[in-house]
This record gives sequence, structure tokens and C-alpha cells, in this order.
Amino acid sequence: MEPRETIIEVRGLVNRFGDHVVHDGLDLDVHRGEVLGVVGGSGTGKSVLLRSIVGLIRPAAGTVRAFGQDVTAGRQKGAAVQTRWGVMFQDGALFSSLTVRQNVEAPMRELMDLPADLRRGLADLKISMVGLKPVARDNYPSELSGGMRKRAGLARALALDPEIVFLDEPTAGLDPIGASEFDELIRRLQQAMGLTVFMVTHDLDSLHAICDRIAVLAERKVLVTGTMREMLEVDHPWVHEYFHGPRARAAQASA
Ligand SMILES: Nc1ncnc2c1ncn2[C@@H]1O[C@H](COP(=O)(O)OP(=O)(O)OP(=O)(O)O)[C@@H](O)[C@H]1O
Repeated sequence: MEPRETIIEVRGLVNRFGDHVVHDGLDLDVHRGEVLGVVGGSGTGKSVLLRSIVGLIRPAAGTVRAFGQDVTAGRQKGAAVQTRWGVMFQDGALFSSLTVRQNVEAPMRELMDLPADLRRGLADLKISMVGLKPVARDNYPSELSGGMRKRAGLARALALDPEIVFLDEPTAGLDPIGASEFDELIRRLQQAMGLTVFMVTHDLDSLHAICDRIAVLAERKVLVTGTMREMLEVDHPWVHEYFHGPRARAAQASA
């Protein structure tokens, strides 16, 4: 097997809010081309981990290297990697006063110097790639269904042709059919674009359907990483319950 390239390397990460320690010496590698599912109980710091990797939270200690650059060192250095990743927040986090197209154009406006017609063409391409009809381009977020808003959020995350996308609970709030369509979309885009995907999720079906590897957050760190098959062997109470509980059995049966 070829050695795997690590594109995100988190070492010794410490995050705390007041005296509440969320992460205490967390290590994690993300490999190029994989779909990594990040799971953990509520409040274990999955979103905080995502936000500290993309520079929205400055950790109390530890380092995050992205594409070989230390992105914890300061905003200046981090700016260079911002075009290499895209982020989709939990509810899509779209700008409510902008249309879908304007939302997708926003990262291009901020970080690239493109003529308006090219920017618009690229935005429309991304909108069609996520399966939204052309008519949705001029809609405002409030005019879209939850599933469409998520697709629009994904189109915005893809705006700059990133190498990695960070998705925070992409299927939360979708009905089962919508959720599996969204999984399928992520898998197709990942294969077509050679994307790496970092996905925080509670969705056991998504873990089965599209994740190459899973990282479990517990006890203020990444307790274990591995394939779904490896997760089934882990002898830790929470991990065992999560991957063997009734919902896990149902997801396994339908995978
Ligand atoms: N800005 C903040 N200020 C204070 N506490 C915070 C802040 N952001 C997160 N926390 C706390 O950090 C902990 C981890 O939060 P986080 O949102 O990362 O959890 P999570 O694992 O994503 O949970 P869930 O699965 O419920 O979304 C929580 O206890 C939360 O209250």
C-alpha cells in the first residue's frame, strides 16, 4: 500500500472555555482522499475540533498543521490555506440577505480576484454540481427547503475548488431519503474531485455508507480511529454501545 499523505495533522490540542476543558492533548491525522467521520457523544467537542482546525477558535495549546503549514501560528499564515479548504456549518450558515448564487460567490469575492462573469459562471457550476436546479440560484435561503439549504451550503464550501471540505453534521435534520441522497452526493463529489472529507456526524447510516475511517472523540481526545470494522472490535463502553446499540444494528442491516 502506498504511504498515506497526511494533509491535516493535529497534535496535543487543548481547548478550554473557562475551567471547562473540552480537549486535552488531542491528536488526529486526516489523510488525503479519505472520508473521515468524526463521532462522539453530545458536547465532546466535535464542532470545537472542526472550528479549531479551520482557525475559528484559537486553541489554548497544541498545533494544527494543514498542508504542512502551522495554521495555529497566526491568522497571517492561515490565510494562505483558506483557499484550500471549504467549510459547511451545521445549518448551512448561509447569508440570509444573499441569494444562493451570491452566497456561493462570497468566498470568491473575499479570497480571489475574478471578473464578475467568470465568478458567476463558476458559482452556477457549483450550484449544479450539488444537484440544485438553475431556478434555485436566485432564491434566498428562506425560500429553500432544509435539504436545499444544505446543498447550497455545500456549493459554497466547494466554491474555491478546495482539497478538503469540513462538514458539520451534513445530514442532521434531513429525512432518511434526503440524508442518503446527501451521502451519495458527498461520495460522488469526493470521487469526482478527489476531495478529502472531514465530516462530523451522528448519522450511523452515513458512517456505513461513505466513511473510509472513523475518529471517536471521548475523554477529551480522539480515543480511537479506524474503519467501521475496527470500531466494532473496540472495547470501550461508549464506543461499544455506539457501534453495537439498536440504532447501530439497524444501520448495519441496511448498509
Ligand atoms: N464559544 C464557546 N464558549 C463556551 N463554551 C463553548 C463554546 N463552544 C463550545 N463550547 C462548549 O464546548 C463543548 C463542546 O462543544 P461542541 O459544540 O464542540 O460539541 P459537539 O461534540 O459538537 O456536540 P453536539 O454533538 O451536541 O453538536 C460543549 O460543552 C460546549 O458547551
